[in-house]
Amino acid sequence: MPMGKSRSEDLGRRRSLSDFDPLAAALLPPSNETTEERESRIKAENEAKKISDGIDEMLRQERLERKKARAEVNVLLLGQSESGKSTTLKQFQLLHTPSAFHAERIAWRAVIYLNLVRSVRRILDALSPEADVDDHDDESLETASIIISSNGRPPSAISGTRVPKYNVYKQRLEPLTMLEEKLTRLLTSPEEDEPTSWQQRNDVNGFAPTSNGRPAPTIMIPQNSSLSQSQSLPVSPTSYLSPTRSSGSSTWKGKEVTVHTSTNWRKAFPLGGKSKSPKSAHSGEIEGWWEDPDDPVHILNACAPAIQELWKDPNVRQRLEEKKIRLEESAGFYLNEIPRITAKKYIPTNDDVLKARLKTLGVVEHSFLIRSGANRGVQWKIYDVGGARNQRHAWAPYFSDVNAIIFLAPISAFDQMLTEDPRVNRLEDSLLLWKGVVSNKLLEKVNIVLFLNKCDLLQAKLNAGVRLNEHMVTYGDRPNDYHSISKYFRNKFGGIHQSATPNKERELYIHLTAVTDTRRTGTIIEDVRDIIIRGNLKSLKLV
Ligand SMILES: Nc1nc2c(ncn2[C@@H]2O[C@H](COP(=O)(O)OP(=O)(O)OP(=O)(O)O)[C@@H](O)[C@H]2O)c(=O)[nH]1
Ligand SMILES: [Mg+2]
Repeated sequence: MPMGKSRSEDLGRRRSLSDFDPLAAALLPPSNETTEERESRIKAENEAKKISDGIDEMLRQERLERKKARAEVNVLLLGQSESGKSTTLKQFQLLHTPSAFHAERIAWRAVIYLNLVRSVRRILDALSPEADVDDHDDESLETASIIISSNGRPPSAISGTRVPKYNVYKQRLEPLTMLEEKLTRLLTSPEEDEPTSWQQRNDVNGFAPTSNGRPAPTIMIPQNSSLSQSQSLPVSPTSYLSPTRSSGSSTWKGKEVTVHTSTNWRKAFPLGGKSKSPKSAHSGEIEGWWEDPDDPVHILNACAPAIQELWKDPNVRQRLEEKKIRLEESAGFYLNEIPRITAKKYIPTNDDVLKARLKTLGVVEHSFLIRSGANRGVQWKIYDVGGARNQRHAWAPYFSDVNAIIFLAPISAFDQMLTEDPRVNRLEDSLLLWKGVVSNKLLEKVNIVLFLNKCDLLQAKLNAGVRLNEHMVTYGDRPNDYHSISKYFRNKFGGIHQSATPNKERELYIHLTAVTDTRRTGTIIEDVRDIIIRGNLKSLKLV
């Protein structure tokens, strides 16, 4: 630009020479415009501008809402304890962040070991001669897998098969008692007396309330999802046991298998590679947990033949049947795979992780970027809640901005009682909870998807001859087969929704599920994803 000339002068000159715009010129007011003409023109222009601004604002709002719809979908997983919420979340992870899921598998070893050791102890407890006089003890109800006889007669009233080798088993499996205590301690935060959910938490006690009354959530998807198995050889969890923890506790035994904060179990079972470098020829460092003499695998491996004998002993099976204990149907069941699970270099498979049982405490947030079709990706926040009765108070603060709920009701639980309150039937509890959720005014605009879960266990139970009408008189004398019963539950839950919902327009989506089954659940999750996205757009009036 030549010196001494202003920029606007220059621009004006250039416009007049080369940027002559015939349209702009045509729109200019006539040079001989009268005052009235000018006033009426300006009035008309102002009105046109008002209309145009209105349209702009509408478009801006729409863009904003579109962006909002694209940016975030909040999904709450609800249902009673052991209904399968955390397992559903694992399936979401497996589908959307598979490498992270794989990288985490090794960390589940401690939980799986504890699940296995607890199954063994439950067998020994059931065989114990004292158990015959002590069967009403709450400990026998520690998980939902204990079947309460419908006639109210305690199972111990049935005269029992003796297990001649009981004392031999007890002696050979004695090391597992210490191991159970050790693993429980490892997986339990010092502030808790029972281990809980494996998800990462910021707070110490599970509730660090924020301004909206919610516990501060954390995202657990590991950042180091690039860790491959070969890079991530873990070391023994026991090397990480805090030396300051007390070694004596009277509360560990019989508590449900649960893990609380990342400060304990995930550190205790590091992904390896990070905490210790792989073995080098000269350093003498260990290559993996199997070389650490303190690792739990050695005790388990040594006890494996005795566990195997115990589980295969016909007298034991007979005794368990008499006591109506069906371990196969219980959470965290690994007794049919003892050699594989107790092998020194055992690495949990996807299915093992899906079967592992850890109780969730509080509410934990997980984020996924989910793409579907041409969609650029939607940020999903999935909230996994603790379903036990003393955990449900934490749900309500999440109701205000949730877009969808996946409610899980384990329909195989019709003959079981709540662990929290052995007087309450689990299915009754699920139905009441369901009614509470679908009738909630705050949730009237929320899309609801119902998973009638544990259908595989329902099928197994019916095959074993368990009758629904012995536990649910309203079923009457309808056929006791899977098809009729699943249809009955579908109608029952659907009917409650229909009569209790404050929003009669709301469509309810019901799926019969077995969320431990990856193939079936993958398809269902994709369906649910589309339903939720569609419902979300609809509620924003964008489609
Ligand atoms: N066989 C079978 N097992 C299931 C199914 N769904 C869940 N499980 C198992 O049941 C146990 C409990 O499942 P979770 O997902 O931990 O239950 P939850 O609803 O998160 O329970 P809380 O955290 O206590 O509220 C786990 O061991 C699961 O592997 C199913 O459909 N079939
Ligand atoms: Mg859970």
